[in-house]
Amino acid sequence: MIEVSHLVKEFSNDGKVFRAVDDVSFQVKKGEIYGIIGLSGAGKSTLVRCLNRLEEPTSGKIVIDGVDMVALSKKELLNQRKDIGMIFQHFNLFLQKTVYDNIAYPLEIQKWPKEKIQARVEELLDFIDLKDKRGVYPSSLSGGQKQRVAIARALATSPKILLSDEGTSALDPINTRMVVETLKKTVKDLNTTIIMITHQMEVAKDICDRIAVMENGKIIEENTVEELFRAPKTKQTQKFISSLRESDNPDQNIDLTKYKGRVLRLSYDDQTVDQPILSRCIKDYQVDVNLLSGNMNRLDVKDFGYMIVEVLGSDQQVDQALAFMKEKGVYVEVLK
Ligand SMILES: Nc1ncnc2c1ncn2[C@@H]1O[C@H](COP(=O)(O)OP(=O)(O)OP(=O)(O)O)[C@@H](O)[C@H]1O
Repeated sequence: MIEVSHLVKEFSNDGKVFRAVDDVSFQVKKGEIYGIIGLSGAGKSTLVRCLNRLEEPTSGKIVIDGVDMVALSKKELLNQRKDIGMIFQHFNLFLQKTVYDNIAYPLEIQKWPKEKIQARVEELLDFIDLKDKRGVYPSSLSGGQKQRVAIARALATSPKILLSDEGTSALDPINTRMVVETLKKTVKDLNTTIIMITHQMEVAKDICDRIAVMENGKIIEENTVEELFRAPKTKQTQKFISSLRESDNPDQNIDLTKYKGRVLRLSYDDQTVDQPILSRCIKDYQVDVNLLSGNMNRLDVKDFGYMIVEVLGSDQQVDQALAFMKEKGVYVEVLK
């Protein structure tokens, strides 16, 4: 339902042209949660802001439910924008308006009658579970509560798409969880499509169906969340994901010089997770295996995880064990 093809966004500064989004194409299905990750400056925000034309694309196509967004006049765009809600890292609530008035605002702009606005705001307060906060000002809310109000405001006009630019990044883990649950409910109950930028690996793993990795304005890799984390294809993604892993799992900073054997990082998915692959290696190739670190992730539909192991034996035995693991579908990285 969202089709982006050959999207380019250039900025001109002092006569120099800078390409922030460079020939990007992707598609997102209805009800899907599509994540965008990448280093700072990769072009993620610019790409997302082009989708609702907060940034005017330089060239390329954005088609949402058959509507060519780039071809819309300013007036048509205003009408179309009610189909695309957006939330931001720092919430962007009106601080002088109450929770109620913040949520009512987009409906007032759309000139809804007062009674209809009231009914809709009450419905949304119920949806974000903040009915008792209707009369308070944002300053007395927690970060998570502020973001849930921002979500309610973004959902007021029943958009088909919700864009989130680091919507959980400024929150502590408990508030992050509550906002993630609200986003999940948005997809489940309202069948909204979500495109979200995040640098939080736990959030991406928990909520996204597919993820695109951006670098220098391009999507360099795109995959389902479990495949991307299990077996990243490009060097840049491997590096990026392992930097995220390290910040999430400090126990992974293993001192490789301490180990005599070959140190491997084994990533497995729900096809390989239940197989006795390591014990077969020990039995068939007479290697010893030390478990150094590990982590298991459980998604709604799939399990995947990794183990860091030291494998001891002759070069030939270790090579054979390694080949066997690969043959069985385990993704093997040799760390040492
Ligand atoms: N209005 C602008 N004028 C000139 N350059 C811009 C403008 N907006 C963004 N850029 C540049 O475009 C590049 C991509 O910026 P963008 O904010 O999209 O990256 P990002 O991946 O979202 O980064 P971050 O994670 O830090 O927000 C950056 O080099 C940025 O400096």
